[in-house]
Amino acid sequence: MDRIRITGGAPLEGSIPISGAKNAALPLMIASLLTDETLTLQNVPRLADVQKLFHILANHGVDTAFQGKRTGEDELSGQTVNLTARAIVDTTAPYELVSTMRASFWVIGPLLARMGEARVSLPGGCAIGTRPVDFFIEGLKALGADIEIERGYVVAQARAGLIGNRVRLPKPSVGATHTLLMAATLARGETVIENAAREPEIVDLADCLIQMGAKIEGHGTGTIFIEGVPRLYGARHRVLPDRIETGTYALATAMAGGDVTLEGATADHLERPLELMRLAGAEIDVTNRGLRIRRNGHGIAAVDAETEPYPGFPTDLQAQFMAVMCAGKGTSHVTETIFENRFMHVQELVRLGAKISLNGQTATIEGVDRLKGAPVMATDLRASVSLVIAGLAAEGETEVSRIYHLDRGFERLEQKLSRCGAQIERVSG
Ligand SMILES: CC(=O)N[C@H]1[C@@H](OP(=O)(O)OP(=O)(O)OC[C@H]2O[C@@H](n3ccc(=O)[nH]c3=O)[C@H](O)[C@@H]2O)O[C@H](CO)[C@@H](O)[C@@H]1O
Ligand SMILES: C=C(OP(=O)(O)O)C(=O)O
Repeated sequence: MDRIRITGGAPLEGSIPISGAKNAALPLMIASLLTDETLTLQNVPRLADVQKLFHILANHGVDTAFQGKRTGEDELSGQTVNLTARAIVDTTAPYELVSTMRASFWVIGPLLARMGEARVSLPGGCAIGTRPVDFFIEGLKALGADIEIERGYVVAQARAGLIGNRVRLPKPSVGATHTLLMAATLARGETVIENAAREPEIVDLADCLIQMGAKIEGHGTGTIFIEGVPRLYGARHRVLPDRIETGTYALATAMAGGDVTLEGATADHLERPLELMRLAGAEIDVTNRGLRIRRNGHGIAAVDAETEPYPGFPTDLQAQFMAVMCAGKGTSHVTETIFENRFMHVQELVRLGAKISLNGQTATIEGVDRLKGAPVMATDLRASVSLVIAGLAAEGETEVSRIYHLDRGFERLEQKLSRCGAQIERVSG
């Protein structure tokens, strides 16, 4: 199995192109199920999760055609994909497929809206928490669907079509908001989603749906209004830059030191993380090429962080931030409020010499002068990259195993970091 080997100590100097956002590309691809016309998506990242979703969508009848080159020199820029669901050939999303990627559960919204039925496997838990789907089920029921759980499948029916309604989410769930938003575009009458997620990826999906003919207002706020329409059409949409990838490389630069421009990145969606990085001692400037991050000559200050729904500090940057705090001067606290088990990286960071103690949902980190390289194991996507960040500053060699987690969400990570001077390579066997 492939591993990532890093020899720590080299500062990062240069530029890194930021890819299209995984967590926007996935719901946008799923939105192709809502129309029999072609949805063209640009800037789609080359990631394992994207690849898996192409496969899952093909099972429902979505034809995928790539425009232009798929490999070669162009590999650091995103791909353009035409997705066409002329006919839905299967409304079942089987366990074998849904269990490999949680976001594939979201097909339940468009399938139900367009076909009046869907049979989608329950996704099950994952390394970061139990991740139930009760909000989806209650929300779709409010839109008129009959829902039963049968042998591990959510079996949903709305033969006469979905009917708009007022739905209040108990928490601003990203996945439930994406799913209900897609479902409501084809429902009869008005749907109001209250306590909706406000993440930029929701706004990106809503913008694309509007181009497809949907009537949506309020996206990006806690209340989204959707006036159902009889049908949606083809459209062309560019996936927004990945704010989590941006935050990750910004934190990598803060950790390793140096001067890196994140090309195509935007500061707009990273207000809170950038504020904390500045407090930690990174200099951050918005330039016409993207975001420039520098840390030269002075150490990392210890700073506290608590995860929150957008616009708060994202849980998807928690592990990376903690890795940086391992080298901070003094004590910091990192509190996770979104997922109950998102601290799997702690014991691996400790293997690199970090001093971290856990008390409930809060980690207390005593910064150390030097981390020391060691073999470590990736446990989930963002945990894996936190180990890479720690490895960049650790003395000697760090080897990260189980990097299939990393490949789910970071496009060409070794290339992007090594072109900035990091000593990092992928080794097989
Ligand atoms: C592919 C994608 O975009 N994944 C992101 C998405 O995941 P995802 O959409 O799965 O996360 P949610 O926003 O739904 O989860 C937020 C919280 O709500 C809970 N919940 C959610 C739905 C439900 O029916 N019942 C319930 O209790 C979850 O367990 C969690 O505690 O948002 C998370 C929170 O920003 C990110 O970490 C993930 O990277
Ligand atoms: C948790 C993540 O993804 P998923 O929701 O697909 O598990 C993530 O992107 O960090």
